[in-house]
Amino acid sequence: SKTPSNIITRFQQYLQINTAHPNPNYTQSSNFILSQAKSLNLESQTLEFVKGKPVIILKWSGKNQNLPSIMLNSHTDVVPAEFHKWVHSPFDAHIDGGGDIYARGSQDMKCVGLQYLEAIRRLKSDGFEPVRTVYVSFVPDEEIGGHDGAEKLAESEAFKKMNVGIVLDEGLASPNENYRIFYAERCPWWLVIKATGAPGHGSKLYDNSAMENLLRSIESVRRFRASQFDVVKAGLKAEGEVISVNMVFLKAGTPSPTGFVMNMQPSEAEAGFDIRIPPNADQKSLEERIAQEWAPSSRNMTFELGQFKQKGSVHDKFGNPAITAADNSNPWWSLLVGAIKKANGKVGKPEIFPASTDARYFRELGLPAIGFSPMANTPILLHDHNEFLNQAEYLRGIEIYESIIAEYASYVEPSPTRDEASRAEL
Ligand code: MET
Ligand SMILES: [Zn+2]
Ligand SMILES: [Zn+2]
Repeated sequence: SKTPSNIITRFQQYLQINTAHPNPNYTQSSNFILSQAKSLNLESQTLEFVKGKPVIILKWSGKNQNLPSIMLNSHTDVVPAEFHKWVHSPFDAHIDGGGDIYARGSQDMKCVGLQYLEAIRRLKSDGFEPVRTVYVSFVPDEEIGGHDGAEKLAESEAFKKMNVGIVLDEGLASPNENYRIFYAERCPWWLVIKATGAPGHGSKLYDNSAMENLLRSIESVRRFRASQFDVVKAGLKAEGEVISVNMVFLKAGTPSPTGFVMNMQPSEAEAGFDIRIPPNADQKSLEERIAQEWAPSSRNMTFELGQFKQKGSVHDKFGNPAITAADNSNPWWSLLVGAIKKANGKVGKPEIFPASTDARYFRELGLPAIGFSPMANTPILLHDHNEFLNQAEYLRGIEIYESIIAEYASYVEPSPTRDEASRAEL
């Protein structure tokens, strides 16, 4: 089981399990993960905070149970794929002549989940014994908000008992040779704006139709979007440092058996936007902008901020979301960078993750959480057609995690210097 071909076969097996929304096959993914745990001699626990949504926790016990543990997190679900638009079917995990493995989840993030396990397999066969306990968590539903997965785990008694001191979660592929490391992420808002207006004959020009009301809002959103995008285009800020707004659906019209009624102006129209807000942005003023400019009641508009507002977990505090220190003040940061370099990997500047991950639920507890997926020299294809990861890059990532897990699991806080100790006494 040490040869690359077995390693790649196991990766393919995991990728071939269709865990795409809206009907992820969590039974099959759980069975697969539990069988891997068994072959690795890891303790396992399956938590079902919500029926049919298994959170799997694997445990590699450390010699010192008093030290805070390490949690290596990944999500088991993937976003849907349009099968006929892929060159290789998204759940075949086909490997082409150049070693590229095509599959939904190859980058986001089944690679990471299994790389953790392969790294542990190697460390175990090398006789490595962890000082700190290492947990490997596999959570459901990240792609639909994580409410029945990581959010419930973070709130649970079971998690408290794990005494976690550091969480690793997903990052992004890097098109160049530098691995990317993320210390924070943007906060997601899923906004739906709705316009109502007088219906009327398709030929009539009049003010305040639902469509006109909605279009004026869309124009306003687009101006804001352009202003943010310009800052990125000018090279003044990174993608994760501005507010992104993208329209993701439009819903309007009076349906007919052949499509839509063409000579009626409808009385309702809706648009949906994916918005991502950097940690230091003023959430309050954005909500005011939405209420005053994008969905003003004076133009018969209403808006909803979706599941995040209702669940109250991320959005309605109006505080700045928690971030993890990305410098030497955080030993986990230095250890990670050091471990990657030790394994001959290169590291880019600390970044804000432009999308969102389950790491936010752990950061909100005050825990350090770092986003990292070891994929260098790889185009960024998450949520895209033809998502792939090269097998050599996958194997390289296992070496990187071997180095990281070895450093993390061996880390014992240095005893204070005499100076520090005396200062503590004062
Ligand atoms: C908004 S919940 C997170 C889902 C997914 N990871 C995304 O960033 O879109
Ligand atoms: Zn994703
Ligand atoms: Zn992901």
